[in-house]
Amino acid sequence: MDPDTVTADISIFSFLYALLLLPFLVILKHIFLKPPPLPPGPYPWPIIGNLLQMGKNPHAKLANLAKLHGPLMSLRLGTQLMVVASSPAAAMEVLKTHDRALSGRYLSSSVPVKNPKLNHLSIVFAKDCNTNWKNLRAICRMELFSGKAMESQVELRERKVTELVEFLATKEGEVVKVMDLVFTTICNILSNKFFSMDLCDFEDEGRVGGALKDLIHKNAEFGATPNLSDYYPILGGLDIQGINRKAKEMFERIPTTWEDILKERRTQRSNRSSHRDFLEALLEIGFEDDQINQVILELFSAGAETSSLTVEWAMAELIRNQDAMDKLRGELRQIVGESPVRESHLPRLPYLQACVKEALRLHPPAPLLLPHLAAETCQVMGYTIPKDSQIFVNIWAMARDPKIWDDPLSFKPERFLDSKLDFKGNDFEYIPFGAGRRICPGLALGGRQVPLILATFVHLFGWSLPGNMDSAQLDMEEWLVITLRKEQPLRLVPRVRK
Ligand code: HEM
Repeated sequence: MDPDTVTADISIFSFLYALLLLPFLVILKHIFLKPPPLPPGPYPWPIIGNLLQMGKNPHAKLANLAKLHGPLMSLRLGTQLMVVASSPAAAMEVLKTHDRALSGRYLSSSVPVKNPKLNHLSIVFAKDCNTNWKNLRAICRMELFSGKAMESQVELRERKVTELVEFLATKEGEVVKVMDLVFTTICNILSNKFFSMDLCDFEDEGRVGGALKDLIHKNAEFGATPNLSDYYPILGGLDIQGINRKAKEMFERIPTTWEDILKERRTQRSNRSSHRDFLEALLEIGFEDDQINQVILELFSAGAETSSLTVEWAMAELIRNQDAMDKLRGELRQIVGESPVRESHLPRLPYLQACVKEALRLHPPAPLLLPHLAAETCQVMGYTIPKDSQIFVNIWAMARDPKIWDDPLSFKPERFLDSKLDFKGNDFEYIPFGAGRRICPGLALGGRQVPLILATFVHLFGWSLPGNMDSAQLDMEEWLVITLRKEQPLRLVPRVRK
């Protein structure tokens, strides 16, 4: 037989053979190579999905659901898919292993993203980790949070805390709201770093500072309110709850509290003093007003509320746990003596540091971190997380998991004393500042101003609850952080300690 004919026969035969095999291969691929399923989760009802299962304390609701559905869980809220990580292993997958794919920022429709430039002006709301976001974080690190920058602000922080002490001394025996005082102090630490001046006053309701504080509180409130427009984009234009309109107003009004300073600085640029604050640094870089306003707005919003809440929770826990309060007082007496607390004392105050860590464990100001966004589809722990999913890490659930912590619901600073556990983003069972690319850039500042203020409160003042309350009424277990601030701010009576 002609060899050419034989070769042609074999080719035709192979072709037909492959054709016959093709359907089998497709079926096999379907069976063995189909993408893994979505993470398990509660049954989503038509149209509403799992909206009814969320409610007022989403972190607590999600913690309960995770007990049933596992550490990586998915829910459907209207049209939006939400994925929640609730164990250290799942948190590590999201924030470290798949950091690149899962470090986008999910933007609620209450964030005025209509400003097309926001993605390139923002740190918090940058949808992806773009070059501008990297540059902004680098500028903040260099000018505000590096070791050198932090050292250059020690005198400022201590001065602002001294002013707090002087104010408290005038309020002896009167009821004060702890959160407000700390909030003012922290706003002024920030405003002095930004503009070399105070923006707030301890009793400034109605003036610029009062307006700024009010706006920042409201801003946080909108951020924490579930927005129907997020779950049904079709409703976005209607803004049924009015959140989008009010949030937009906030975004526009907050920068008006410093617009005169900015104008004046621009006009006086040629004959300025040698003093260089953050605004000066931003002007030197050549930033436009909208960029300056956005960065400063975000730093005020992200920095003031979180730190004040932490001091407030720590004080509330210490009032409820007098043994811990006494131990802390003892440590302060021994190390600090009669003098005011200084930042240089902080490294020698392990029990104080443990109290702050324990308050952050039980009451993280961002119990679900800030919402992340899946920038691309990826596979995590054998499940598929589709692109554009909203991702939460439930650090509140992890902090209350008896598999991770002994007696997790009790305030026991001692658990941190002989432990290397830190909040710098490497120990995934304890990440109150987040971890990975989006880790809080203000960690160094938060980690210093919170213990400094707390130590000063405890060292120089005795505290009691107002006459009609006792510490049993400080039942904080189910309180949402926002609820504590809005409806039941911690009110205490200071007494100067002789
Ligand atoms: C006790 C104090 C604080 C706590 C517990 C805290 C916690 C957090 C958390 C959990 C996040 C979200 C991380 C994520 O998305 O995964 C965050 C982000 C952020 N924090 Fe803080 N924070 C504190 C203080 C501060 C301070 C003092 C500043 C600045 C003045 C600040 C500025 C920011 C900014 C700008 C972001 C957004 C980062 C980004 O999206 O890239 N925070 N913080």
